[in-house]
Amino acid sequence: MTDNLTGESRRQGRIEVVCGSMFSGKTEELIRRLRRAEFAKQKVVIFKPAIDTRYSDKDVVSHDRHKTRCTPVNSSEEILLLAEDVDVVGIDEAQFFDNGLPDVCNLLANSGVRVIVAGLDMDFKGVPFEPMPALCAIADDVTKVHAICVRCGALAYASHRTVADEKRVMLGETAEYEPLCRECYQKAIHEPGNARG
Ligand SMILES: Nc1ncnc2c1ncn2[C@@H]1O[C@H](COP(=O)(O)OP(=O)(O)O)[C@@H](O)[C@H]1O
Ligand SMILES: Cc1cn([C@H]2C[C@H](O)[C@@H](COP(=O)(O)O)O2)c(=O)[nH]c1=O
Ligand SMILES: [Zn+2]
Repeated sequence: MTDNLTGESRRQGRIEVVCGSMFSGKTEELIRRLRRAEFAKQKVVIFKPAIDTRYSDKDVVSHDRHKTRCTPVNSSEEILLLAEDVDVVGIDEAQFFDNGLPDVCNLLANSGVRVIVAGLDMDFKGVPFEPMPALCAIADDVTKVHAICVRCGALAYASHRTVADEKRVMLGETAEYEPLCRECYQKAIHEPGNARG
């Protein structure tokens, strides 16, 4: 993984986006970058949308249970109010935020804060998951991470929903979603019995 070449200690306003499918390591990468900032004695705060209660109410938790304390918020505006006098802001599950999040990230970065945002680039239908496309567009740096396709071992690019539910927002993990490569995803959504086949 490429690291910030200016080092962690210089205060530098910027937006970094970590995106990809489910199980691709977005949360692990977010936690890794935030820990490094903490080693550099920077003041770090981490937010996630309050609706993300999958593993914990108060922690950001990766699929293999690495975790770090965070502040759950109900809107992007709350981040602005709570992120005073900090050097680094981390935001997980950004796809669940409102469309005000890109403006909030820009305001923070323009005032000298390093903002690191992790989120799903696409929903289970393969449609860009707002506000991630706008965040990618305004970011200084975008890292796309990949899970392993559980059917063939190639790099996964999509999160296939394995249960019949058409709601865009549906919390879940391996019982409800599987990371698939493009070829396996196309096969999966055209399988007889698949909700979108
Ligand atoms: N198919 C898979 N490909 C890669 N990692 C997987 C897979 N299934 C489970 N994992 C686990 O998920 C971890 C990544 O979890 P996490 O950082 O929470 O991902 P994300 O936030 O992108 O969903 C990996 O380190 C690995 O332990
Ligand atoms: C594809 C997709 C996912 N979700 C949910 C499922 C999980 O709770 C999160 C993603 O978490 P991860 O850290 O990236 O594994 O999002 C959803 O609500 N809708 C979808 O289309
Ligand atoms: Zn595959």
